[in-house]
Amino acid sequence: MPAFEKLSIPCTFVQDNHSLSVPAFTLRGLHFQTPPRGQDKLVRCVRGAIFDVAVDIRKGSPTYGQWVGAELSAENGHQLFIPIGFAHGFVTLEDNCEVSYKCSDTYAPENDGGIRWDDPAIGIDWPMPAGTAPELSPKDAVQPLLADFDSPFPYDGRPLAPLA
Ligand SMILES: Cc1cn([C@H]2C[C@H](O)[C@@H](COP(=O)(O)OP(=O)(O)O[C@H]3O[C@@H](C)C(=O)[C@@H](O)[C@H]3O)O2)c(=O)[nH]c1=O
Repeated sequence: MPAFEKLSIPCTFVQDNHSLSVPAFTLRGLHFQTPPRGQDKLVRCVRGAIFDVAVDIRKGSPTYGQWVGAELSAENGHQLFIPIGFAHGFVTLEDNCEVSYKCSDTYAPENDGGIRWDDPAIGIDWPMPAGTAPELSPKDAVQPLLADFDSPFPYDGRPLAPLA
Protein backbone atom coordinates (compact mmCIF):
# COMPACT_ATOMS: atom_id res chain seq x y z
CA MET A 1 0.00 0.00 0.00
CA PRO A 2 1.40 3.43 -0.86
CA ALA A 3 2.77 5.36 2.15
CA PHE A 4 0.17 8.18 2.03
CA GLU A 5 -2.74 5.69 1.98
CA LYS A 6 -1.35 3.96 5.08
CA LEU A 7 -1.60 7.34 6.81
CA SER A 8 -5.25 7.81 5.67
CA ILE A 9 -4.13 10.46 3.17
CA PRO A 10 -6.29 9.39 0.23
CA CYS A 11 -5.41 12.04 -2.35
CA THR A 12 -2.94 12.49 -5.16
CA PHE A 13 -0.83 15.62 -4.89
CA VAL A 14 -0.45 17.65 -8.09
CA GLN A 15 1.23 20.89 -6.96
CA ASP A 16 4.07 21.76 -4.58
CA ASN A 17 4.20 25.24 -3.03
CA HIS A 18 7.09 26.86 -1.20
CA SER A 19 6.89 30.12 0.76
CA LEU A 20 9.51 32.25 2.51
CA SER A 21 8.41 34.53 5.35
CA VAL A 22 11.19 36.88 6.46
CA PRO A 23 10.02 38.48 9.73
CA ALA A 24 9.12 36.30 12.72
CA PHE A 25 5.38 36.30 13.48
CA THR A 26 4.35 36.50 9.84
CA LEU A 27 0.84 35.03 9.74
CA ARG A 28 -0.76 33.57 6.61
CA GLY A 29 -4.39 32.48 6.75
CA LEU A 30 -6.92 31.29 7.23
CA HIS A 31 -7.15 30.04 3.63
CA PHE A 32 -8.94 27.47 1.49
CA GLN A 33 -10.14 26.95 -2.08
CA THR A 34 -13.86 26.43 -2.53
CA PRO A 35 -15.44 23.44 -4.34
CA PRO A 36 -14.98 22.13 -6.95
CA ARG A 37 -11.33 23.25 -6.55
CA GLY A 38 -10.82 22.31 -2.88
CA GLN A 39 -7.29 21.34 -1.89
CA ASP A 40 -6.00 18.74 0.53
CA LYS A 41 -2.63 20.02 1.76
CA LEU A 42 0.33 18.34 3.39
CA VAL A 43 2.41 20.96 5.16
CA ARG A 44 5.95 20.96 6.54
CA CYS A 45 8.42 23.59 7.63
CA VAL A 46 11.82 23.13 6.02
CA ARG A 47 13.59 26.13 7.61
CA GLY A 48 12.80 27.56 11.03
CA ALA A 49 9.57 26.81 12.90
CA ILE A 50 5.86 27.58 12.53
CA PHE A 51 2.62 26.99 14.41
CA ASP A 52 0.30 25.40 11.86
CA VAL A 53 -3.49 25.40 12.22
CA ALA A 54 -6.50 23.67 10.64
CA VAL A 55 -10.07 24.91 11.29
CA ASP A 56 -13.10 22.71 10.60
CA ILE A 57 -15.43 24.63 8.21
CA ARG A 58 -17.53 21.66 7.07
CA LYS A 59 -21.23 22.62 7.21
CA GLY A 60 -23.04 20.36 9.69
CA SER A 61 -19.86 19.10 11.29
CA PRO A 62 -20.21 18.50 15.05
CA THR A 63 -16.82 20.22 15.38
CA TYR A 64 -17.60 23.15 13.02
CA GLY A 65 -15.40 26.13 13.91
CA GLN A 66 -13.03 24.09 16.07
CA TRP A 67 -9.30 24.14 15.41
CA VAL A 68 -6.21 22.00 15.91
CA GLY A 69 -2.64 23.24 15.79
CA ALA A 70 0.89 21.89 15.92
CA GLU A 71 4.42 23.19 15.84
CA LEU A 72 6.18 22.15 12.65
CA SER A 73 9.89 22.78 12.38
CA ALA A 74 12.87 21.86 10.30
CA GLU A 75 14.18 20.23 13.46
CA ASN A 76 11.17 18.07 14.38
CA GLY A 77 10.27 17.18 10.77
CA HIS A 78 6.56 16.94 11.60
CA GLN A 79 3.93 17.40 8.88
CA LEU A 80 0.26 18.35 9.17
CA PHE A 81 -2.40 17.08 6.74
CA ILE A 82 -5.14 19.65 6.07
CA PRO A 83 -8.14 17.94 4.38
CA ILE A 84 -10.61 19.67 2.06
CA GLY A 85 -13.20 21.35 4.28
CA PHE A 86 -10.64 22.86 6.63
CA ALA A 87 -9.24 26.38 6.59
CA HIS A 88 -5.47 26.55 6.96
CA GLY A 89 -3.08 29.08 8.43
CA PHE A 90 0.25 29.40 10.16
CA VAL A 91 2.36 31.86 12.08
CA THR A 92 6.15 31.81 11.84
CA LEU A 93 8.00 31.55 15.14
CA GLU A 94 11.36 32.88 13.96
CA ASP A 95 12.86 34.92 11.11
CA ASN A 96 13.32 33.44 7.64
CA CYS A 97 10.94 30.48 7.79
CA GLU A 98 10.39 28.39 4.70
CA VAL A 99 7.24 26.30 4.38
CA SER A 100 6.68 23.64 1.78
CA TYR A 101 3.28 22.09 1.11
CA LYS A 102 1.75 19.67 -1.31
CA CYS A 103 -1.72 20.35 -2.77
CA SER A 104 -4.25 17.96 -4.31
CA ASP A 105 -5.45 20.55 -6.85
CA THR A 106 -3.74 23.38 -8.66
CA TYR A 107 -4.04 27.06 -7.74
CA ALA A 108 -7.45 28.52 -8.67
CA PRO A 109 -7.57 32.21 -7.70
CA GLU A 110 -11.27 32.45 -8.59
CA ASN A 111 -11.92 29.89 -5.81
CA ASP A 112 -9.76 31.65 -3.23
CA GLY A 113 -11.46 31.86 0.18
CA GLY A 114 -10.54 33.02 3.65
CA ILE A 115 -11.64 33.55 7.24
CA ARG A 116 -10.17 36.00 9.75
CA TRP A 117 -7.14 34.66 11.64
CA ASP A 118 -8.34 36.27 14.89
CA ASP A 119 -12.06 35.47 14.69
CA PRO A 120 -13.11 35.30 18.37
CA ALA A 121 -15.70 32.63 17.48
CA ILE A 122 -12.81 30.33 16.54
CA GLY A 123 -10.41 31.52 19.24
CA ILE A 124 -7.10 30.22 17.93
CA ASP A 125 -4.42 30.44 20.60
CA TRP A 126 -1.61 31.71 18.35
CA PRO A 127 1.72 31.37 20.19
CA MET A 128 2.84 34.98 19.94
CA PRO A 129 4.27 37.17 22.70
CA ALA A 130 1.61 39.33 24.36
CA GLY A 131 1.08 42.56 22.44
CA THR A 132 2.71 41.29 19.23
CA ALA A 133 0.83 42.18 16.05
CA PRO A 134 1.48 39.63 13.30
CA GLU A 135 2.72 40.58 9.83
CA LEU A 136 -0.33 40.12 7.56
CA SER A 137 -0.94 40.46 3.84
CA PRO A 138 -3.51 43.15 2.91
CA LYS A 139 -5.86 40.30 1.96
CA ASP A 140 -5.60 38.60 5.34
CA ALA A 141 -6.19 41.82 7.26
CA VAL A 142 -9.75 41.99 5.89
CA GLN A 143 -10.94 38.38 5.69
CA PRO A 144 -14.57 37.78 6.78
CA LEU A 145 -15.71 36.33 10.08
CA LEU A 146 -16.92 32.73 10.22
CA ALA A 147 -20.42 34.01 11.12
CA ASP A 148 -20.60 35.81 7.76
CA PHE A 149 -19.44 32.79 5.77
CA ASP A 150 -21.87 30.33 4.16
CA SER A 151 -19.73 27.22 3.95
CA PRO A 152 -19.90 25.30 0.66
CA PHE A 153 -18.10 22.32 2.23
CA PRO A 154 -20.32 19.36 3.25
CA TYR A 155 -19.60 17.32 6.38
CA ASP A 156 -18.12 14.02 5.25
CA GLY A 157 -18.64 12.18 8.55
CA ARG A 158 -14.95 12.08 9.40
CA PRO A 159 -14.53 13.36 12.96
CA LEU A 160 -11.96 15.96 13.92
CA ALA A 161 -9.83 14.26 16.55
CA PRO A 162 -7.20 15.87 18.77
CA LEU A 163 -3.72 15.61 17.27
CA ALA A 164 -1.68 12.70 18.58
C1 LIG B 1 -1.09 29.89 -3.16
C2 LIG B 1 -0.58 30.43 -4.52
C3 LIG B 1 -0.34 31.78 -4.68
N1 LIG B 1 0.09 32.26 -5.88
C4 LIG B 1 0.38 33.69 -6.01
C5 LIG B 1 -0.82 34.62 -5.85
C6 LIG B 1 -0.20 35.86 -5.24
O1 LIG B 1 0.33 36.69 -6.27
C7 LIG B 1 0.99 35.33 -4.44
C8 LIG B 1 0.71 35.24 -2.95
O2 LIG B 1 -0.50 34.52 -2.78
P1 LIG B 1 -1.19 34.39 -1.35
O3 LIG B 1 -1.26 35.74 -0.72
O4 LIG B 1 -2.45 33.63 -1.54
O5 LIG B 1 -0.08 33.52 -0.60
P2 LIG B 1 -0.14 32.85 0.83
O6 LIG B 1 -0.67 33.82 1.83
O7 LIG B 1 1.16 32.25 1.11
O8 LIG B 1 -1.25 31.74 0.60
C9 LIG B 1 -1.12 30.45 1.12
O9 LIG B 1 -1.40 30.50 2.51
C10 LIG B 1 -1.43 29.23 3.16
C11 LIG B 1 -1.83 29.46 4.60
C12 LIG B 1 -2.26 28.22 2.46
O10 LIG B 1 -3.00 27.43 3.05
C13 LIG B 1 -2.09 28.17 0.99
O11 LIG B 1 -3.05 27.33 0.39
C14 LIG B 1 -2.12 29.54 0.38
O12 LIG B 1 -3.44 30.07 0.49
O13 LIG B 1 1.31 34.04 -4.98
C15 LIG B 1 0.27 31.42 -6.96
O14 LIG B 1 0.66 31.86 -8.06
N2 LIG B 1 0.04 30.08 -6.81
C16 LIG B 1 -0.37 29.56 -5.62
O15 LIG B 1 -0.57 28.30 -5.51
